[in-house]
Amino acid sequence: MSAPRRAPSAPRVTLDTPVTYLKGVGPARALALARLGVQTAGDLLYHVPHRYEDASTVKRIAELEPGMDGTVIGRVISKGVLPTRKGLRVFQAVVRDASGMIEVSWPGQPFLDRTIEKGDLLLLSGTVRFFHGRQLQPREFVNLGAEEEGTAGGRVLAVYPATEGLSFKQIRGLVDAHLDALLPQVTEYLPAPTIARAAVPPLPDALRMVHRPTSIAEAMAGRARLAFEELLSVQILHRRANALARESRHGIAFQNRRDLTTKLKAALPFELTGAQTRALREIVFDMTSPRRMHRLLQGDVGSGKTVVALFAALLAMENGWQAAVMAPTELLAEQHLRTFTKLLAPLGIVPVLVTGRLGAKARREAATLLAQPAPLLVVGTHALVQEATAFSRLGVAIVDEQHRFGVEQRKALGAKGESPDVLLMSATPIPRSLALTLYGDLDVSILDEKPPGRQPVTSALRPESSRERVLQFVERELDKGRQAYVVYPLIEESEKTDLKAATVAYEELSEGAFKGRRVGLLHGRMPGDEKDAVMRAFRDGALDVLVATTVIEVGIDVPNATVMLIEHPERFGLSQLHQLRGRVGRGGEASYCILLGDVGQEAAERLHILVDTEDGFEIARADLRLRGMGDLFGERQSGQPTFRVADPLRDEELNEIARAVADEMLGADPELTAPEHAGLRKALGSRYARSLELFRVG
Ligand SMILES: Nc1ncnc2c1ncn2[C@@H]1O[C@H](COP(=O)(O)OP(=O)(O)OP(=O)(O)O)[C@@H](O)[C@H]1O
Repeated sequence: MSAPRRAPSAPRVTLDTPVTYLKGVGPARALALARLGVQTAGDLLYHVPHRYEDASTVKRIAELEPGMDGTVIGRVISKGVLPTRKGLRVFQAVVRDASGMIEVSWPGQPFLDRTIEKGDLLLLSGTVRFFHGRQLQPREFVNLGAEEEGTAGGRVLAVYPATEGLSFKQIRGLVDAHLDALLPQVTEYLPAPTIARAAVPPLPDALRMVHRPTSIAEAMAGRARLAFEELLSVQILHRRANALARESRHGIAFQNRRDLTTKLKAALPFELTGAQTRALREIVFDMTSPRRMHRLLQGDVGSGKTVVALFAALLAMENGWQAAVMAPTELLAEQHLRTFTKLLAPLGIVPVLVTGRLGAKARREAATLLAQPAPLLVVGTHALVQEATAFSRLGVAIVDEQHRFGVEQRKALGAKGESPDVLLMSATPIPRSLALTLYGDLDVSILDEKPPGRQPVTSALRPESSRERVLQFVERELDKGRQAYVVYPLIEESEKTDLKAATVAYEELSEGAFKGRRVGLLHGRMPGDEKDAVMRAFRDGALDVLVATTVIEVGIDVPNATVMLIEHPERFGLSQLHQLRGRVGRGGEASYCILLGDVGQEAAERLHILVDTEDGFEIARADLRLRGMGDLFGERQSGQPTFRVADPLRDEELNEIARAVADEMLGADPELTAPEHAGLRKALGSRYARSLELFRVG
């Protein structure tokens, strides 16, 4: 497509031209573009297609047979929304190409009726099944709009990330209209040896390749270049931020007095694992240095993070400072309080609880304690960061399940007192290389070893036909006085349907298989304190079975629970399943994780990764490979850096090269002031500095 003809007086579009000056971009579209991070014409070049459809492999509609998987292009000749007997609404269309027509069906997506019009040309990929004739259920589709037939055939179709109010087609139109004018203005800014080392094409070529590829391979080569540049920038910015932070991050230099910590070690009913000892050594090193600690402690489920946190707290306290441990829920805060109270009893230390539930009097008492300049261990929820909670001498701030807090809350706790040391903890293990890329300004400690004597959890995937036997098995465990979890997935789109599934299951189970047992129900729509009450009842043994729709509190510790029964396991991510499984096998008893349901072959293969290993790091790695980063944490994390093109795990090799290049570059030219780095310096400032804010944690 050629550039639009311009009137002689029309200003030339440059890389810096705001999108609002582009033809066809009104205020609404400009807003939509801004949501995509596109503010200038140059940004548009960096708005890269997220996938490609190879239109040269398109089949003719007449060729499609039930059971076949394929891609077709057809025009919508009729459409409508139909209800089904199950109450689900289905959007259906009939599409036609020169060879024939086929019915296309999108169950549960009636809203498509608003975006797909009669006469639109659709590119559809999916599986054909037989339902009153051939029917295609698209896995993916692209609406090519009222385009001429044939324009999409025989070439690679770039599909752009779209947003509300701006379809991929409109974006493609914009890019197409300006690409020819903009590309000649782009110059390579990376040093030639760097490009050669990464084996990627130069920038102008790469941009052409991603927007107008002639083959999928070419598109991938162009993409690799942009991913590399992104990874390199992130590495450089991290290193710079680290270097600056190290210089400026003055903290408290605690002394390793070996007073309270030694007493705790002697009083512990167990020996620390090798991994715990290593992590502690790293923490003690940080805390005794005059530099402020900024460390992430990553532990696999049940690897014993809590006790490591306690040592850090005691180190601050034996130096006369206060320590705070912040947990994401009241329940977890209470759990920590109980653990700490028990472990610290021999030392004569009584920890204090600060949560939103405290009555006015208890709050005042806590506030008085906090205001005294005496050593103190405070455990709480985000109530800890509220203004009213004034620490007189906060020495170390520990944040459990750190990804469940927003950046602001994490920062706020770290901002209490005069630069306390900060320890963040996470139970979603990710590979070290990825952790370093994601959390560049944090040091990372890893607990990859379970305490000895833990019984492995026996895991199994069982088909529907075994339901009866599985339930009998659970029954036998309950007979032994143990407890069981039964978990249902939560689908965002239809919380209602979900709720029904769990409520129905709850009624069925409490009337049927578990009649006479005490069964509790927990779902996402319950108010927080009701949820806590149910969890408490289960923890205290007042319930035998807990039926839950939504995630059971990550981190909950009920050693008497020995069965985790998961329904529709295919709807969970592997890391999530691993977390759920981690809720059992916490006592000395043999424990079981049963995945129940008929799943497809692909899902079965995925689930077998979980059945076959208990190594959370291995599972996270597999999960990342299969589902990408966005899904790893179940929900999108606030403060997670978002890579536009790169995926640090899938692009591991490029990432390694980027790391090496960044090291060498900054080693030779720490401020990037050498002439050959001028272009890079400028690009970092304009293109990537904005995202740097996202990486900062404290
Ligand atoms: N070295 C050890 N030897 C034996 N038991 C230990 C050891 N360290 C911790 N534990 C015990 O292991 C259990 C799990 O510890 P903790 O709750 O800290 O795990 P976690 O890492 O927070 O796991 P999760 O994220 O699954 O909650 C606790 O009951 C704790 O007392």
